[in-house]
Amino acid sequence: MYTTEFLDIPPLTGASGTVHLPGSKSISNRVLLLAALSEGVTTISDLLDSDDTRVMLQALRQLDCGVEPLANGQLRIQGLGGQLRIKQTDLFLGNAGTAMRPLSAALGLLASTQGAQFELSGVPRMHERPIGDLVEALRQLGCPVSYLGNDGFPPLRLGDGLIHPLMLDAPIRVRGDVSSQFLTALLLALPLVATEQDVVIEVVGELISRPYIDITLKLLGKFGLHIREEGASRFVIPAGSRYRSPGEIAVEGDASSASYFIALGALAPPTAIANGITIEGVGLASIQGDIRFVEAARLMGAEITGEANRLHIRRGAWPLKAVDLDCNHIPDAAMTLAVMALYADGTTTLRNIASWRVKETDRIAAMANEGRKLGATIEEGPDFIRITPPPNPESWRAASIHTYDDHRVAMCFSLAAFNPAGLPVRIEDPKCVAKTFPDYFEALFQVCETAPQRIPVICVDGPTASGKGTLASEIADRLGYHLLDSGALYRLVGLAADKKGLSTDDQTLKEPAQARRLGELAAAMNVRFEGHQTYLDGQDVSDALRTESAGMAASRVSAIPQVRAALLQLQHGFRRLPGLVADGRDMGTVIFPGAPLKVFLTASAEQRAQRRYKQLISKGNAANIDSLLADLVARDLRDSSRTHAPLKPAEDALQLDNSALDVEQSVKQVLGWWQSQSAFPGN
Ligand SMILES: O=C(O)C1=C[C@@H](OP(=O)(O)O)[C@@H](O)[C@H](O)C1
Ligand SMILES: C=C(OP(=O)(O)O)C(=O)O
Repeated sequence: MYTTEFLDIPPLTGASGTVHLPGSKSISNRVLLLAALSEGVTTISDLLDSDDTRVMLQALRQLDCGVEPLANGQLRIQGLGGQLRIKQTDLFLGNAGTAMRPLSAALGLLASTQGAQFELSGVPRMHERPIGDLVEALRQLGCPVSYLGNDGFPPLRLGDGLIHPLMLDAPIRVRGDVSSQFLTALLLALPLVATEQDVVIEVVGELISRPYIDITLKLLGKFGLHIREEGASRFVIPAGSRYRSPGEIAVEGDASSASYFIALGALAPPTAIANGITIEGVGLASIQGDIRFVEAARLMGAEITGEANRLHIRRGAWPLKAVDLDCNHIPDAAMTLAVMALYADGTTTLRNIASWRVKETDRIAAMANEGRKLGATIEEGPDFIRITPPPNPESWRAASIHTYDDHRVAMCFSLAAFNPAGLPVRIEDPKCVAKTFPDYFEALFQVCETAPQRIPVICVDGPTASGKGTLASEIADRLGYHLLDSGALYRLVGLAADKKGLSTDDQTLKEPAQARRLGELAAAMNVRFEGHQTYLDGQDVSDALRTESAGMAASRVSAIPQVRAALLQLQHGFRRLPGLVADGRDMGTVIFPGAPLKVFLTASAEQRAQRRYKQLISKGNAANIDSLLADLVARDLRDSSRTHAPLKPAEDALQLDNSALDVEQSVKQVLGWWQSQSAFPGN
């Protein structure tokens, strides 16, 4: 997951490949609650691991349900069988509607019938998301529920520690025009008390987001509960209802998360490798209503084929076709249509989406504000949004997208990086995707491509002990970029040769076949740098690299032309989305001469000797400051006067003398330079 302050996505030119989707949020949280209410054990596969499911799991743990992660990635839940073990606790439910609403209903009923008391709260936005219609329904039943903040909104207190008989004779009336989750909550909870008699729920007025009710009913079915539907608005929970664990249950991939990749397939040109996007984990047999996003994407021009659990998407009509659609049945995925509309041949109108205003943020306002920043003309109404794309490539703007702590705003606008003007897009606070799809951007970059010269590189060079390794890794961290420690590469070849049993002694290296083998080995190395750690084939080899023998082997293999050529390729290969910080000699002069920012870091020899001294002493090594200084001065002279790859700043490098700066100050300076030359200087 990207935890950076912002993520700059370079302009993208193509996409192809396969995406494995994480589990459905709606299914995961329903299954967790049903498993917790059931008797016995439920083993769940492919559960979503995200903020929304974590708060639900934490709540179940606090209620003393058994929650046991298994070695194979499954999760085992030991249900409560409807009997509370904990009678008083406070639960924090983040911004998860699928936790807050169903838990309010289930714990409201249990607190009343078993004499308990619970307080449910969430993030500040959760305290602005309505829950009044559900509270009304619970009060009709006789459950004591009080608002601890504003009327109609969480936080809530459920129960008062005393037993209250429930009023189950009359139908329980609930409104469904603000959120379908209120009805879902009652459907999931009322079987707890439908023991002696049928319990009837009547929906008053319109029911929005109806397909989510179907998910609820289907999952209730898997737990042995068959609800009778009488017309469109009457639901009967039969007397004698009892949750029965299915034993094992698997969670489908998330159909709302699929929408970003369906859109990607519809709007991205194919790559040299393949045509189109394949999505694994969710398909045409999905029980999630958002699978109907497929129909909407087809209307806009996407070519989509599919199987039960898989989808294939290719660009069809181009530009995409503008549409006028009622989106009440796909409220979450419809946001993705708003971004597809930026690539359409006219004005798109998405209607009947009033619920957008009371979700993670006011989504109609958010999509309108951020879409306008990109150059689109957008009209918004109480329950619709109308999008006219920028009239020509020149009218697109490089925008820093504010994401309002809304995962879907962040995911949607990443697709603006395919703009015809070739502009980057900045996504602020990218970690907000943690609500439902923590690795969204990683998944996106895996299937997207762009011309290498469009992927930004920051080069950092400087004399020994100037702190360039620390600076480079900090900058990479702050920007979410890859890191290349080029100085370590020759040592890695030495180490890799050692592991494979390939000799690097001077005599053997004279044989052409051995030189070729080492070249091939260097080309195939699987290397990753992370902070001060280096990984070879996924194994941390940082300590092994610092040994004397790795250093010796490095100096021998560095003379082999095949190794040098392979490493050049390897270094270029580090230029991957979304960007690279390259540390070491030659980076700005030879390897990435076109890099947009080159930093040459210096510090006085005295300062560098001091730093090295402190470093050695802190590790318990003996050190002498005078000899360290003499060594440094001699090494500077050798490094800058050698003919091959001498130590010298690239002509267009910015020099930073960090003698009087701490790491944070140096990082700030470099990030300041980066920001001022970025496409988003005002942000
Ligand atoms: O029941 C569910 O799992 C959901 C229902 C929908 O909410 P509304 O019914 O409030 O539209 C949807 O937006 C939400 O992401 C998940
Ligand atoms: C509306 C959403 O979430 P919640 O389940 O919190 O309502 C969403 O995921 O888009």
